[in-house]
Amino acid sequence: SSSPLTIPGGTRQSPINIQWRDSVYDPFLKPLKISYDPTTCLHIWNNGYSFLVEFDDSTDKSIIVGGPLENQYRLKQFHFHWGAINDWGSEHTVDSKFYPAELHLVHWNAVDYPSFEDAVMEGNGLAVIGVFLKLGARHEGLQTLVDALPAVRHKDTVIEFDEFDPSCLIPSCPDYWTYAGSLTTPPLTESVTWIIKKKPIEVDEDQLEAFRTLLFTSDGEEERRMVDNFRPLQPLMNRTVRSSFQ
Ligand SMILES: NS(=O)(=O)c1ccc(C(=O)NCc2cccc(F)c2F)cc1
Ligand SMILES: [Zn+2]
Repeated sequence: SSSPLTIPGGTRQSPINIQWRDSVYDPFLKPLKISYDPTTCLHIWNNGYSFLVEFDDSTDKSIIVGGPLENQYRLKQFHFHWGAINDWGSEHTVDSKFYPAELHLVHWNAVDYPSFEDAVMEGNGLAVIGVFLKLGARHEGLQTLVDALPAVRHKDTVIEFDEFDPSCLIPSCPDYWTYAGSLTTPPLTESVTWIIKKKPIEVDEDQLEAFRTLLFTSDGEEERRMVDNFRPLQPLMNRTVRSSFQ
């Protein structure tokens, strides 16, 4: 489309709708292996777009390997996208269905590239695990994050956050879809291997409402609630979504 949110000449933009029946089972896809070290967790900050939990990515202590990936990727941060109400909020959709929120765990290829900033510019530079959040039971692992959110209510606020293992936010079901895509916020670089978990995690209404108490704005500015921080769906173009399951 000609909207400014599509970069000129972009052929692999994200997010996309995942049409379940059009995805192609690939028997050569491996199980995704996730090994995170909770001591690499650094802090939570509100960057004016989402809230991010950042990790020390100076070593290979927190990595993913396998799945569609050629080598291992280092965890740098995770963040969420959500809506003002539960009817929408996720970036990806499944058969045109929105979830109320979506978690992104962002990893970079430290085997081939010297820094995250370099990897962001390369076609195989990043791997992002996407996990859908659906309304249901309270998620105890998420609650430790939710309890910290009042401290990062305003843009550019940060608090120390340690000993958190984000694998508690990833469903144990191994099934995923994967496709070649991009960052969903500027610079929208086409450097992401997306790994979208088929099964959502359940969170309760209070936990989703806690996300919606965050602000896009800095302290002292007129308050604007941080909601609907998801990018519109992008054209699939000449891409196939593969599934790890039949
Ligand atoms: N929603 S998502 O998972 O697709 C996504 C993941 C990471 C980033 C990011 O790191 N942006 C900052 C950024 C961008 C380019 C270069 C950088 F060094 C950098 F920090 C943006 C979007
Ligand atoms: Zn994201």
